[in-house]
Amino acid sequence: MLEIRGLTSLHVGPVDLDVAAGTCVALRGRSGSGKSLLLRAIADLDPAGGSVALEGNDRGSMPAPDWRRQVGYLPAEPGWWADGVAAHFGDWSACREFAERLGLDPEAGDWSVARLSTGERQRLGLIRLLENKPRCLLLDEPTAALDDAATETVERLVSEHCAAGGCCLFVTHDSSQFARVGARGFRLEDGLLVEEAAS
Ligand SMILES: Nc1ncnc2c1ncn2[C@@H]1O[C@H](COP(=O)(O)OP(=O)(O)OP(=O)(O)O)[C@@H](O)[C@H]1O
Repeated sequence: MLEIRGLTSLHVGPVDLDVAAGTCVALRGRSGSGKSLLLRAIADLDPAGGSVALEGNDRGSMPAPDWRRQVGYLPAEPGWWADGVAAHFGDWSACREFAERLGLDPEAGDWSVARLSTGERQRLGLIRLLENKPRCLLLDEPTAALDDAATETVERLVSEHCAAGGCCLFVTHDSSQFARVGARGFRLEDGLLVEEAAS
């Protein structure tokens, strides 16, 4: 589904990786090993060499916003550009169900961004990503600020996404989560992927 060939970017690569439809790949590595840079290179957010294709469509063959909608990147600290929460969503009312599942107040759309806790920002960032219905999720420590219940829901949302034919790259520092979420697991070492034992 996602085919990465000879991907090179700042401090990363060359990386070759196939992520099959329905599969979540877990990724870990020491702080500063390049995990975020790898996800950003796949998402076409930084200049990169090599090729990345989704379902046979090379990213060079489509406008960058289309690629980024289909290959959706969730940074460890999602960015905000407006004062109100709802302004960051196409249709907040359509996101209320996700909000409730993730333990957020469904009225959070009416809130200001300034009042959000770190965990609220993280969950709202994920909902914002899912609203675009990406085929591939690139999640950078998506549960680092979450409690156990919200973490479990995030993991369930990822498995539902994969069961529906999508795929995911999931960065985590948590060893048990690494084993839980990934059908395959890799360690990033000096910018290169090293496959670890399957969970
Ligand atoms: N724009 C940049 N210019 C120069 N170096 C950078 C730039 N962005 C990141 N780096 C460096 O690249 C290295 C990898 O960064 P990256 O954010 O990918 O690490 P990471 O593996 O995600 O770490 P962590 O687990 O701490 O989030 C770091 O040493 C970082 O300082």
